[in-house]
Amino acid sequence: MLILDEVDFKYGKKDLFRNLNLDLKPGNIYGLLGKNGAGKTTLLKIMAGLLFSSEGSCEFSGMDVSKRLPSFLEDVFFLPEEFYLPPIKGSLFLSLRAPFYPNFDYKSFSDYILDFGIELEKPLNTLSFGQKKKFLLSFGLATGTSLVIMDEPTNGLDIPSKTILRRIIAKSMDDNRIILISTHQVKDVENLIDPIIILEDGAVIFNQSTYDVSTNLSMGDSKVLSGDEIYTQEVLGGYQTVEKNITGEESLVDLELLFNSVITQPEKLNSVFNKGGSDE
Ligand SMILES: Nc1ncnc2c1ncn2[C@@H]1O[C@H](COP(=O)(O)OP(=O)(O)OP(=O)(O)O)[C@@H](O)[C@H]1O
Repeated sequence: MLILDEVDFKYGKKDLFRNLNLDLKPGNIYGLLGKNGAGKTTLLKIMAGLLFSSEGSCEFSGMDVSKRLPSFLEDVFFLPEEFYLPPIKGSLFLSLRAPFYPNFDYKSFSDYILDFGIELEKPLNTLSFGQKKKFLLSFGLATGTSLVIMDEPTNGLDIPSKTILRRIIAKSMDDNRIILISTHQVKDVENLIDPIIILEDGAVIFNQSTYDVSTNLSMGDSKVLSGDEIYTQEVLGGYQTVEKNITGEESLVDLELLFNSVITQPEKLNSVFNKGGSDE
């Protein structure tokens, strides 16, 4: 369990987060969405124990992450958007770094590396950006940590690699693990992330499971508007619409449309949810 309780965070004198609350439970692949500058990377770094809140707390399995205890560090993997890999072979990196993670799964690592077609005997600095990323994604998912945090994991990956990544993320998931993915590439993770968290101006404005989204909202295309829409956007030949789902049956979720509607109409959208909507 990862719990952020009344977290305040400032860059200099400028407030980014004020009284931010969030509760992430094992067994879920959370998707963190938000516009540029919403605070996603900062939030991920607070969770990983790399940035520190001025007030409030962030605890993982009862440990204060800001203390950076060995018991926390061996149970978390953070993949930043920009990273550095040393000029050593992948095999050497593995033998030096994997021992820091007691639950490292060498068999899964080999499988992931094979799936991605990465050579372990090449110096890591001679790999392309996408190849480096695939190496680090394989490593991170094989660490066996209970918390995996990934900032824009699909950035720089070609189309087949994105498909492989989705598969290995799902494969690496278990009931004790929390995976948190921050992304702008919503199509890349559409059928993977659940719940969906949306951050705007340093606040969580939406936090719902895919099931709740699909049973409370109905999204689709329409040639004409009925007036019952919560949100509409014009497309060629008509509109894409978001309405209250009055059937209660599961409907298809279009993440891009959901995101646009939450950003434009946060209160109206959250009011549709029985549980009251966001954590804020
Ligand atoms: N080191 C820093 N010093 C001062 N302000 C910063 C610093 N890093 C980020 N910020 C500011 O904090 C806000 C949130 O930044 P952050 O990188 O967390 O957003 P983000 O949601 O990850 O954005 P993006 O989608 O563009 O990556 C932005 O307004 C940014 O300008």
